[in-house]
Amino acid sequence: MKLELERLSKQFKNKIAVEDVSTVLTEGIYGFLGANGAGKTTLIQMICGIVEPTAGEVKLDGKNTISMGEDFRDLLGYLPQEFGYTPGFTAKDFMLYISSIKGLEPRFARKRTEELLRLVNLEDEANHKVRTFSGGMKRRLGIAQALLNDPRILILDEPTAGLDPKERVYFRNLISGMSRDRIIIISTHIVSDIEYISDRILVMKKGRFILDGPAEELVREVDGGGWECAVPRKEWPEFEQEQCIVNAHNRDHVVEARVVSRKMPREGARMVEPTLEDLYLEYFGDEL
Ligand SMILES: Nc1ncnc2c1ncn2[C@@H]1O[C@H](COP(=O)(O)OP(=O)(O)OP(=O)(O)O)[C@@H](O)[C@H]1O
Repeated sequence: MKLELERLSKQFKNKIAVEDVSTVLTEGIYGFLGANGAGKTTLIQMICGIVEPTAGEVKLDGKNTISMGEDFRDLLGYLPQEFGYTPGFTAKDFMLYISSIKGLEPRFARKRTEELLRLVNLEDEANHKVRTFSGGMKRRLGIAQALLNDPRILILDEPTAGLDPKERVYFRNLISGMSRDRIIIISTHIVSDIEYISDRILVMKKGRFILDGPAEELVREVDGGGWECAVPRKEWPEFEQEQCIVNAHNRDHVVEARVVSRKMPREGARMVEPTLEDLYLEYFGDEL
């Protein structure tokens, strides 16, 4: 399976949300990483056929996905960033409702609903109303509905929004354990959501992919390196202004900081292995 994004652009009035984006995706897990407003949602909506590109096209195995119509939608599972749950429905009713929209046969839909609610750890809440669910539970239900038709292409827009740390780990294991015959796209601004499970990370900034590769390769792009140093508290305000700080930990008289810098940020700083988080901050630190 080959999903090709060919010179995709989207312009909203004066705003170019996505600009001339091209890439080829085959079976595997892809992390679309970027700050808020980078264009991830618009790009995903073009891939799903919800937003019409201003220019360019999406092709699956050489066929334009818009002309494929239903045949493409049957292969697609999508979790939007904002999901319109019907709060009066139970989790099970909701899954059956989405199944009917997707045209699944009722007996198959009931079986699949049971399996998926178990998979996302909501089997005990199957008959509880969605309005009683926490943000994390709703997100898990959203992931379950995206899987109803056993999609070959699964697209999850900010799937971990509202999940607590334990649920995030559960989500990562869930995705990485999925069969390898799908294309899975995860959009996020949280590096740890995709760092270890993605085969490729595509970093998006101002509507374009600015970096593309496996996490270990991207880390080599960190300009300079990661550093750790202890900064006396009274020097901290100035230091913080001048440096790209990844982490800061207040101790008694010093602040222990992790910094990304081309040169040694201060006397006594120790060079450490750069991480993907360092790279992200180097590229997006000015937008936080
Ligand atoms: N319907 C629209 N009309 C006008 N501008 C839009 C529209 N949708 C998105 N934009 C703009 O396009 C840019 C990209 O937005 P998009 O939602 O795709 O980014 P994102 O990376 O998904 O960010 P977020 O995670 O905050 O949704 C933003 O500047 C946004 O304001």
